[in-house]
Formats: sequence, structure tokens, C-alpha cells
Amino acid sequence: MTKDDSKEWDSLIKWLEEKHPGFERNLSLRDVPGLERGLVTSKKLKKGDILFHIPSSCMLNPLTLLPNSPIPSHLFPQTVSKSVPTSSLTPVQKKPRIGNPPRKLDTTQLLTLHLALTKDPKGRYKSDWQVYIDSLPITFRPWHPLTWIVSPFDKAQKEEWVWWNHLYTIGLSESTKMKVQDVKNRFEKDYEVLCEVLKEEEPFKSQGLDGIISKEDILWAWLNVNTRSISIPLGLPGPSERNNHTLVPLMDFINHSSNESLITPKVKQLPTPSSSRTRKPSVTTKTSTNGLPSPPLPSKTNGHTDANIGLRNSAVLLPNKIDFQLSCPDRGLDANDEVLFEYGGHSSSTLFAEYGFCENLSLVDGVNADEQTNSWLDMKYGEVDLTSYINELWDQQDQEDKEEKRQVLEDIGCWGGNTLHAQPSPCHPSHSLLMTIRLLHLPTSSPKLSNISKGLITYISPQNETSTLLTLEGICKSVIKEATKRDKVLEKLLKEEKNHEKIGVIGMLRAMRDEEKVICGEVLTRLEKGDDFQ
Ligand SMILES: C[S@@+](CC[C@H](N)C(=O)[O-])C[C@H]1O[C@@H](n2cnc3c(N)ncnc32)[C@H](O)[C@@H]1O
Repeated sequence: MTKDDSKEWDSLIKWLEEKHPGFERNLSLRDVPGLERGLVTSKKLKKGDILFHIPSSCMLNPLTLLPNSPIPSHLFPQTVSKSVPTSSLTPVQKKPRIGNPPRKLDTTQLLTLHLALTKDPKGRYKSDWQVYIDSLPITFRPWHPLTWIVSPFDKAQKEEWVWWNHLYTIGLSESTKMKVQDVKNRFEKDYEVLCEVLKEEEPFKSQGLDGIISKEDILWAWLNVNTRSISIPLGLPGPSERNNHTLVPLMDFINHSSNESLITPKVKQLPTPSSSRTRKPSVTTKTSTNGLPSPPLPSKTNGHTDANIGLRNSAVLLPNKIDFQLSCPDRGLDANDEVLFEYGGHSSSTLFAEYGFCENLSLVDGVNADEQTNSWLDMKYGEVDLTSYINELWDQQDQEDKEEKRQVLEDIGCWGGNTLHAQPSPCHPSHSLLMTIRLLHLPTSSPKLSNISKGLITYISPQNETSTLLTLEGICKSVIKEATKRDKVLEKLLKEEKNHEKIGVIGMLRAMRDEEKVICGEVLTRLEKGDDFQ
């Protein structure tokens, strides 16, 4: 962030205190130049003390937006449950697209549109959440990797963008590039839908908003939604990761950590007190097997944060009537301790592609090589994704063979998980990766495929196992070789660089290179020792 954020923060707190009964906090903004903006405790706190209480009324999602939104209500995603209160059901109005089903936006698209509309230069779309919106990052250029592959419209920004685009080409592993491309595909699809909405739906059509709200506005809005929203059951139909999430003022100032000794909150979802409306399980929202409300979504959530929330209430909470409360962990907290939570079980490359940062740092002063290596081996979600290497092997297979084997891998839930993991220690290939390489070495139409697909066998033959481990060894060596090559280029770039932001990002890319080298190096050592990878 490039501005002093204290003014926006003060306005946000005032807005929450004045307009949202129930709001409470013992947290303050940490806005120190050179440090990531985050939340710290305002005073010493003991076990169970409230860090903050966020009322549902201030959250930004389709249910809270609907009553007063200038966005036509027929575009809102619809709740499925009949027992959700009528006030939160989307009244289905006119169906503007003759011959086509009525257009509906999902939550990601709707929130993106809501934020982007606030960029209308004529100010026709002032939001009830404007104070909150003013506290959001003003731009994601240049630090978010999605912006490295979406060219800016503004000519003045183009020259600078070329540097970042080049960094994308030379500085990222193929698997990280695949993840950033995946983010880009999601963005471009949503962008296309929103362009159609601005072009074809009233009142946007008459106002010519299609030519006024720029791609840059939509990119800014989309990245805010994708890096800051929290998964929460809203009672909206699937796909849940596209629909059941919300922007939560203040909570979205919390940074991520996967280090359990640093993770702060005990997060609770509570019924909004003024309504005190909870329901008996079974009638309303999707319930999990224990009768509790569905917890926030599993970790890979298209960029939405899973706040690792433990639910404590025995009754099912109404969507739109769920407050968030964070309380102090058992160990207590000193004044000015940073509050952190885990965004989900994400690897470094996923965190980087989705959120634009990497947790562990490379080349930290005062940290020796062994400590550096161990810091990667201890990472809860330390991972190397080998998909790009495995894809090359698939490309060498005959199409029919490939399809048959893919089906078998899907049957046993092993399609696509081509990863090495640091934890649980020692470093190891995932079962999916081993099964994939085993099948790649299986002759076409092998009679063994049927038993593998039924889950009856996993080990194929000594010969197949030897080939599998040799392939794994070859891939690990290639990863290390490519990471070393990439690093030479990054090192050269670093020597020439004076800009702090660029130096910081190059540091992250070098950190991800270290992770690849350390994890692949450990797997190679284990292969040389003849360790068993069952
Ligand atoms: C939900 S916001 C957290 C608040 C954010 N720092 C801000 O200034 O508003 C998520 C963003 O915070 C940053 N972030 C979160 N955790 C981080 C970490 N451990 N290290 C560096 N940046 C982090 C990333 O830029 C990410 O996209």
C-alpha cells in the first residue's frame, strides 16, 4: 500500500461504531512503512477476551446488498432454501433476455460489480459501504501477479508493466505460472460477464457504463473480492465457492500465517443479537453431519479465505444474521501483538498466485543455510507441484491410453494431485503422484487397470516401481536444475535493482525457488537411500 491509511481506518471505525450496533474491538491498525498493513492488539489481553465482534449488518454480500442495491434484483444469486426469510429471497422480476434463461450473477461477480460501480466518475453508485470501500487497497498494481499478465490500458503504466510481465516470464516456475493463469482465466470469465451486464442491463445500458467502468476498475474490484472475502454459509446454491462468501470489514485486515504458534483467533459465528434468530437444525441452511451449520468452505476456495473457524453454536444460524467474533487465544496476547489467521491450507505458490505473497522468506539476514532449509522442511503446507512435468509425460502417451488411465485415476481420487510435501515429515510424494507415475508406466490396456480402478491394488510390480522411482528422481533433478537456472536470472535482476517493491517481490520468487530445491533435494536423498514411499 502506498498511502497513509490512518484516515480511512479512523473513518471505518467511526462508521462501525455509529452504524453497526454490537461492534466491538480491541484491535488497532498496524500501518508501519515497509511492513504489511495488518491488525495488532490495542492492549494486553487475556484468554477469552474479545478481539473484535463484527455484526452481520456491516458485511457486504448479496443478502445485505439486496434491500437497497441499484443493481437490478433479478441479477442477484437466489437462495435455495424455502425457509430462508422472504426478505432475503431474490424477488424474481422481469426476464430481460428473451429466449434465454434470466441472467444471474454469482456472489463473486455481484460484489465485483458493486465495487466497480463505485468508480463511476459521475458518482451515481455511491455505496452504503463506501467508508469500508475507502479502506480497501487502492491498487493491486504492481504487486499482485495477476496484474503482470493483464496489460494496463493506460499508456503511461505500460512501460513499467513490461518489467513485471518479463518477471512473470523469467521468474516463476511453470507450476506457479499455471496457477496465475488459472486466476487470470477466472478473472477474464467474470470480466466478460460483467461487460455484458453493463452493456445490456438497465440502468447501466442507458448510462453507457460499459464504456465508463474500465477493465482496470473491474480488475481492482475483482482482486479485492478474491483476496479479501471470507467463506461463510449464505444459503446460496452452488458452486459454493462462487456464492457463499462475504466481505467482512476489519476481518479483512488480518494477515495470514500457517504457523500454529502465531495464529491468534478463536473465531466464532454467532447469531446477530438484535435478531436472536436461530433455527432448529434441519430446516434451513445446509447442515453438516453433526447438525451444526456448515463450516466455512474447504481451503481451496478460488481465492476466498477460509478463516479456520470453529463453530460453537448448537442452533443453525440464519444466513445474513451471522456475526463474527474473534477472541483471544489461551496463551493471552501482549499489546501490539499481530493478529493472524490461516487463510486455508495453501502452498506458497497458491498463496502467491491468489493473494500475491509468499509466507517464508529467502535470504533473511542472520539466518544460516541450515536454518533456512529447516524453515522450509517445517512449513505446514510446504509443497512442490510437479503438474507441468507430469503433463509432459501425458503428452507422450497415446490419446486413448491417456483417457483410459485418466479415468482410472479419477475413480481412485488421484487425478491431478501431482505434488511433493514437506509435512508430515519426511518429505514425500503424494499418493496421487505415485499412482499417476505408476500408471504412466503401465502398458496400454493393461489388465491391472480394472483392479486399480476398484482400489484393490496400488503397487503394480517391482519393475513398474523401479521405473516410477526413476521417473520421480528425474523430475526432482529437473526441478532443481530449472530452479537454479531461474535463480541466476533473478540474482542478476536483483543486483541491478534499487526499487524496494521490486526487491521484495524478487525475494518472494527466490523463496519459492528455495522451497523447490529443499523439498526436491530431500526427496532425492530419500530415493538414494532406497526409502519406501508407500
Ligand atoms: C485479507 S488482506 C490482509 C490485509 C492486508 N495486509 C491489507 O493491507 O489490507 C490479504 C492481503 O494481505 C497480504 N498478506 C496477508 N498475509 C500476508 C503475509 N503473511 N505476508 C505478506 N503479505 C500478507 C497480501 O497482500 C494479501 O493479498
